[in-house]
Amino acid sequence: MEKLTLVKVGGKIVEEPQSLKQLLSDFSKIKGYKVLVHGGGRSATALAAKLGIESKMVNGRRITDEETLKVVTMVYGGLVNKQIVAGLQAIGVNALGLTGADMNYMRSEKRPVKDVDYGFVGDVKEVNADILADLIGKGVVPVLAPLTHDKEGNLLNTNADTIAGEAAKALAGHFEVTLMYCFEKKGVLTDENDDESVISNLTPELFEKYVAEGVINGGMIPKLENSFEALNAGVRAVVITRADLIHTDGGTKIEL
Ligand SMILES: Nc1ncnc2c1ncn2[C@@H]1O[C@H](COP(=O)(O)OP(=O)(O)O)[C@@H](O)[C@H]1O
Ligand SMILES: CC(=O)N[C@@H](CCC(=O)OP(=O)(O)O)C(=O)O
Repeated sequence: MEKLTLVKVGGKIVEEPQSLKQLLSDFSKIKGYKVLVHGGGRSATALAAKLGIESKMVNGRRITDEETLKVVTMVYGGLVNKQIVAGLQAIGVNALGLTGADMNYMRSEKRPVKDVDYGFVGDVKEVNADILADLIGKGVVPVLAPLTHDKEGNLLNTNADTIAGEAAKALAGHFEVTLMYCFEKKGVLTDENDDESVISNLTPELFEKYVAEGVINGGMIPKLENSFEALNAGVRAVVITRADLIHTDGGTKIEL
């Protein structure tokens, strides 16, 4: 099987033009097949605020009402995705921006209301890996936005870490996949404020321990749950690292 690297970029990196430009340049230098997944939660929160729409997050997920869905569609499917595609084209990468609706590559269902009503948030149900693999085989580099659809005409907001995990799992049937979660910290840390406290190897047992101690919390929990799930589903390697370190062996290596 051929190698494929799937990079997810989120957090502050997407919001800051200089760090995004650097990431795109580093990404372009990855050898072999590649896919980029982007977030943009902070940009969506900023635009929503300008429009007088308050952002509410529960368990790292955005409560997405009708107006918020319009904002995230504009920001993720429009501004952020197209800026990244244009940035990659400028450095010779044949990028193609996609939401889950494009070529119906990722279908989801609106999350059922239990304790929390997340609104227009999608749980992924089906990934069309053949469509992605076909594009990738033709030399196209998919740039995946955190939007899916229900195939009944509705777009749904889906966390970018989940898009990355689901796409990686689906592509594991076609490629030897490495999943890299990039953000602004050096990896999973034992002290969130100390970039030198990187946990170099993280197993499910250590994860449970650190969650119980409060060392790992917030948005890092779903990121790691997605990581273990991806490894269990045949993804070859998962790394959580700082965006400027993707060509080093730094960061946190996730293990089973
Ligand atoms: N042990 C930890 N090490 C690093 N970050 C952690 C840790 N525990 C919680 N976090 C938080 O998780 C955040 C990353 O999750 P999230 O914001 O969902 O991802 P992203 O920045 O990729 O969108 C970090 O910015 C940090 O605040
Ligand atoms: C349902 C849900 O929470 N969707 C996320 C999608 C964007 C995202 O994940 O962006 P980052 O990777 O930059 O955090 C949101 O709207 O914030």
